[in-house]
Amino acid sequence: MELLKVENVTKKYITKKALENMNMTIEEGKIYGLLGPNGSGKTTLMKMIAGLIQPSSGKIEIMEKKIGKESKQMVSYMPTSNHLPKWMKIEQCIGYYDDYFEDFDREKAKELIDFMGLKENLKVGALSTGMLGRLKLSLVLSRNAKLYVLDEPLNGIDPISREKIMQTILNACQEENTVIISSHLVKELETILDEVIFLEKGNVVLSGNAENFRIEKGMSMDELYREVYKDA
Ligand SMILES: Nc1ncnc2c1ncn2[C@@H]1O[C@H](COP(=O)(O)OP(=O)(O)OP(=O)(O)O)[C@@H](O)[C@H]1O
Repeated sequence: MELLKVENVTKKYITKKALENMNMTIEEGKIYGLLGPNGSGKTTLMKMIAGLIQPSSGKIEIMEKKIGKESKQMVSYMPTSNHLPKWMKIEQCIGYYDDYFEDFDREKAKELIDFMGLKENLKVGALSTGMLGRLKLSLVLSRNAKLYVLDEPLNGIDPISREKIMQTILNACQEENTVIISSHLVKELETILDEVIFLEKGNVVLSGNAENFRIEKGMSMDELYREVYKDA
């Protein structure tokens, strides 16, 4: 079933066009890789899906609803930046999310935080980049959301933690949930992606089922990425 529809979306910043007449659809129950080089428009698209910025033209719908109050309740978004106050302890971050989001599962958050090797009495300001990434992801995946939108969740994370993160993302994606992950780290993500969407200069240059690409083109997603962007 179709979950998300992007129709003729253009986003102009004052000095730059970040997306140009983009069209795409996302189906329920799959893990999507939103892939592309720096500046291809991944973050811009994700922020629009989360309802943080507006398209200059075109429309985005989630479950046939325009981006707004209802769609925001369906989307759990993890930004690349740190949105958690540095003075808070992890246990306070759990409370903060619990207060803020009706669909937040406190027990799930505690389990995930423990699984990620974090202690609840640690302060956000004392966490390394990798630890902070693991905390942000644990909180975002503890919402019972329809769509998880994760902007570069593997950035700054060591290889062992990456595996844990991918396992957690995989567990989060059940039949009724969908995950969109942006990344340059295609090799690491390869095993969990059902679908791939390649962006270039604000538009989709190639998209489809990862397994079909492997069979039809005889390439891994990492090789396909290199092929798509060889002239970029
Ligand atoms: N607030 C802004 N003001 C002006 N231009 C912007 C702004 N945000 C993004 N851009 C521009 O829009 C284009 C798309 O940026 P975006 O951050 O969406 O790309 P990205 O694919 O996420 O890149 P990266 O992989 O480096 O994070 C880039 O050319 C960028 O410079």
